[in-house]
Amino acid sequence: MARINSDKMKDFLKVYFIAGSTNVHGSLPTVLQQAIEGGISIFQFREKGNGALTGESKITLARELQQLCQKASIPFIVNDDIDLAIELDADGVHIGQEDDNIIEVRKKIGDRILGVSAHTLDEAKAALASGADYLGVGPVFPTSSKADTREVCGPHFIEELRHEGIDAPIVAIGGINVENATQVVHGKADGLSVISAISSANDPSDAVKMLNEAWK
Ligand SMILES: Nc1nc(C(F)(F)F)ncc1COP(=O)(O)OP(=O)(O)O
Ligand SMILES: [Mg+2]
Repeated sequence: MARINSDKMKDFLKVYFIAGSTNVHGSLPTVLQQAIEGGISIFQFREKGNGALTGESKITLARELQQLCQKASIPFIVNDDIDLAIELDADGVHIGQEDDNIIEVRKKIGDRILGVSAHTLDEAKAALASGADYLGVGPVFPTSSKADTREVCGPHFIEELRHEGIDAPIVAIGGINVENATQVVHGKADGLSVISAISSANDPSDAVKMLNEAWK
């Protein structure tokens, strides 16, 4: 298997759902299936925070979510937990600046998809030079889904990265919802990622359809 090409990665980033069991009131597999029916293009399993599952229950849930993604032919990405990603043969992983070393992770995962969080031009350049297939850039708006975020950079920051010659796949993250999604699209991101805009929606499928409208 070779590394994913940039255009295919950009297509996969369009509407990127990120969630773990603590982000939903009911069943995450049910919410994920609804999000898939609404048209998400990629999913990240991010099991973190108070009450997050561990051990066998985390693995069992991850397998169930991975199967839903496989049936829908969308990438299943694991956040932070490289060993879990390899155990499941996930499609890829996402790591941040405070997580494992990018070069070490690239060695461990082979040609699987590697996403890296970047908050500055230097972090973006270093991540790409170390083997990242896409960048998660943000938070573009204030967010309540992650307590320890860096300062809000605004949707224009991605455009600044483009002006600096970063044409690699970039997905915006942080406080994105159906109301502000078009700002992200106009800000030259290749995709938008959300947690609560889908996980807390009354109708997750409908929420995804509205997020997809931003790309029309
Ligand atoms: N999980 C993420 N996914 C993305 C993605 F690009 F996929 F949208 N971008 C950024 C993050 C944040 O990653 P990180 O900085 O390690 O924090 P945490 O591990 O708490 O999520
Ligand atoms: Mg992380």
